[in-house]
Amino acid sequence: LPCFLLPVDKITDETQAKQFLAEYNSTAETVWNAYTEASWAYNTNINEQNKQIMLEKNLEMANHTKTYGLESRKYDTTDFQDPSVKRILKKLSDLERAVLPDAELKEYNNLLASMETTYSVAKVCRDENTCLPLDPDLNKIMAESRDYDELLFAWQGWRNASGRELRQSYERYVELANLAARSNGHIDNGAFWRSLYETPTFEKDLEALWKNLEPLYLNLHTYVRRALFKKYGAKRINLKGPIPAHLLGNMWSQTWSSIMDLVMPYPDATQIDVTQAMIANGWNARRMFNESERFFTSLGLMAMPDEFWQKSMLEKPTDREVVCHASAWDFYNRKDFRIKQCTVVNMDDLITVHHEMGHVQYFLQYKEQPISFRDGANPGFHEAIGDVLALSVSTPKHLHSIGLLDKSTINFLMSIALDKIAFLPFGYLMDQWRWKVFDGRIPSSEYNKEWWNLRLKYQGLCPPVTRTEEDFDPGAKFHIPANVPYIRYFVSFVIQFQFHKALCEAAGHTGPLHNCDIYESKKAGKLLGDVMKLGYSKPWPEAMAMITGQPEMSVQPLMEYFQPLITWLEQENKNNGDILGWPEYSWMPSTTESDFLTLAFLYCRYCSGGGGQLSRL
Ligand SMILES: CC(=O)N[C@@H](CC(=O)O)C(=O)NC[C@H](CC1(C(=O)N[C@@H](Cc2ccc(O)cc2)C(=O)O)CCCC1)C(=O)O
Ligand SMILES: [Zn+2]
Repeated sequence: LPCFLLPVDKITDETQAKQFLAEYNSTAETVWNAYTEASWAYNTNINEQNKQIMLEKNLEMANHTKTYGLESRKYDTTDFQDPSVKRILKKLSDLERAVLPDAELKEYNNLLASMETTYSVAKVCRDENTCLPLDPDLNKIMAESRDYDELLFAWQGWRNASGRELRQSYERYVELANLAARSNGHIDNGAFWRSLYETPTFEKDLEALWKNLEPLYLNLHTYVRRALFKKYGAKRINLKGPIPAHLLGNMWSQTWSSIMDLVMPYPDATQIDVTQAMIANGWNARRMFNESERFFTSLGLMAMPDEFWQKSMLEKPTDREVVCHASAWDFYNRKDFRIKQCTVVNMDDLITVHHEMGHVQYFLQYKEQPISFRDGANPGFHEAIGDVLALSVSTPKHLHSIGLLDKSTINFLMSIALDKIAFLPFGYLMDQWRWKVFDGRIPSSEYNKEWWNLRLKYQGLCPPVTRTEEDFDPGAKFHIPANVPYIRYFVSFVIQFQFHKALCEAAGHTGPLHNCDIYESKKAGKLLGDVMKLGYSKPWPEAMAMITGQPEMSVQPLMEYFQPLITWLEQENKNNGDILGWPEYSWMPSTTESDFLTLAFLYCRYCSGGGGQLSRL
């Protein structure tokens, strides 16, 4: 470069840079801890005062980020030796929301807090004195009710109470999120979110993974549609069409294990439901967390510090509003780690306990890293840890060993597939919708139309009642108003099987992958622990290669795990003469009033034709 083009005011002294980063690290621990405490106080006791304190601490944190972020941009790291110094300075130079002018930052933080509050306190009223929150009431209806109209009441009521109320705020949030991203040099906020994976071919890689997984999902979709056809009949289920979205046992149709009773391949196989066994054995929330901790320590991983047991919120309080959506918290002082979960004693929540404990284990393993590296190798890694252990916990063998259930192999694989396979299209479409919103391909006038186009394309679902742009159905899913990216879960659901297979090999497991339980394997534990210790200090393909021996995401271990079920599903769908997919894609279930019209029409046809069957009719 001609010298006049060289950045004149750049600092090239690496020692000075290291001192700067040491100061950043210690001040960040204090400032982030203060914010996290305030955010915890608000999430575990929603009120105006706690909200204001949280917003104030967020501004202080933003000022800290901006001050040190702008300073970090003064360094020219070209000739630096230490790769970590370069990596941290690069990460600091993205100010994220702190780049916004004061007024916009205040507006942005207020928008986020009010959207999360609206979502967390939303209720659906049966009558003026019975109003049901999502957690646990509406979730319980969606999981347990088999009454078409009651499910519709909860499904539509929740979308009216949450999504509809959030549409306007969301539009403004999109503008501000994009403004911040563009001020940091990204094309839009979706590009910023994807940049965390440091993979130029990320979107193409994801599409390739989905193409490999789609046939497996189609087989499961076809089989479940047939089972729902048996239960709800031809008026409500079209064997060549999409499935109405409120019949899958979950408010967002994202995991289907709650309708296992409707789809179980061999109902007579000797098995008792895990939930019943937990209740019969007197399990409570504390026991669930203790069992999970025991699994981690059996691998030679770390136990929960005392502070975890003293400060966590493991059950829903009865005297105040809280954000019930489960979460794991790092307080950035290397001592204080907590989980907030409105735990219910059932199998779903036992899996969630392991998921959240996986986050805390990661926090513990990388707590000695510089604060900038206290993150997953990529966000998908953070999501995968807990689920990897849950794959072992869910095996009949392990559940036996803790005094719980037993199931035949196909039944067992079906119960896992109803969560893991059913989830894949949902995990993939969530950020496809948001990336298109952020890059402008989906204008606000088409938010809901495009949401349902993606729900049809990937999940083969249709809304049970007509949707309009008065609705804002994406806003009825926590992560949208809560500004939490989602592709991390799609990544996690693929890589957790890669990790599972690698840990099973390290544990010396032989036989089918789905029978593997890594319990008490110190070798498996060490493999996982060494990767967690890295935190975000190395690009994730290096971490992937440390565990699996190769740097890529791959669906092969997932396919291997489910192979017996894939074979069974293909045969079952063929026996039923069912087609894969939903060619009658514009079909929707008839609603009650149109039922009435159909009956009236039939009635008239008989009466005009004098068909004589009138009396019988
Ligand atoms: C301070 C903070 O926010 N911390 C982060 C963690 C971190 O980033 O350090 C955190 O705790 N995030 C909360 C979030 C909660 C859950 C979630 O939202 N899950 C997805 C998708 C899914 C579904 C099934 C499944 O088996 C696994 C995942 C959903 O429910 O749609 C709800 C129960 C499970 C996980 C989480 O733990 O990921
Ligand atoms: Zn998680």
